[in-house]
Amino acid sequence: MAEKLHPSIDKGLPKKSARFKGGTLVCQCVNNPVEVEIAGQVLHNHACGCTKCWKPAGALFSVVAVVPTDNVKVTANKSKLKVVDKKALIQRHACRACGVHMYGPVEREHPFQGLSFIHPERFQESGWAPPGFAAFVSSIIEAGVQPAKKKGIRNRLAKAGLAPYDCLSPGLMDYIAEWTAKKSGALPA
Ligand SMILES: N[C@@H](CCC(=O)N[C@@H](CSCO)C(=O)NCC(=O)O)C(=O)O
Ligand SMILES: [Zn+2]
Ligand SMILES: [Zn+2]
Repeated sequence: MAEKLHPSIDKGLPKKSARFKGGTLVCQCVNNPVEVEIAGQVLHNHACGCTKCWKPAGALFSVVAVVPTDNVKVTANKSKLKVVDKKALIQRHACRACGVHMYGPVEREHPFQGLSFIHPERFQESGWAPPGFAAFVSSIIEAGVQPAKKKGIRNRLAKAGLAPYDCLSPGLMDYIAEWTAKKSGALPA
């Protein structure tokens, strides 16, 4: 049987709605779920094969997007959250009980500083922008996928409309490089 990429990919990408103005992310706990309010539409949504992003059970990829951290507000059961890895760039706040990553701000100096990574599938509402590309595809091998399967998985991603990359998309990689060049002085600020 074919591997599960992610429910939001396997059943066809969800549709963006111009009416979507944000919503509430809810973890998987049946009792006392963590709730996080997000204002506005998500940006740069993508599938991610890295070992650090939260994935639903059985999925090879996460679906993860960014929003300005100023637009993130924990509104219920904040005490259940803990930071998965305090040394990581993305400070992923996970529910201790169910494990879902609810938001991951980038706080240190970095091109993504001020943004938070979130998993839009946890929105109670529909209308969030679907993923637009697949990042860190080779990283699924780090999680135990046979390297020989990667070609087929890359083809399935491409067929689903998600160009597969082994880092972020070219646009985001260019953005990071330009920020770095301006910081070092290689390009004028
Ligand atoms: N091969 C590693 C890659 C991990 C990685 O660098 N992940 C990226 C993308 S996460 C969402 O796009 C990243 O920026 N990580 C920063 C962080 O995790 O703090 C692996 O698979 O573990
Ligand atoms: Zn939970
Ligand atoms: Zn990731």
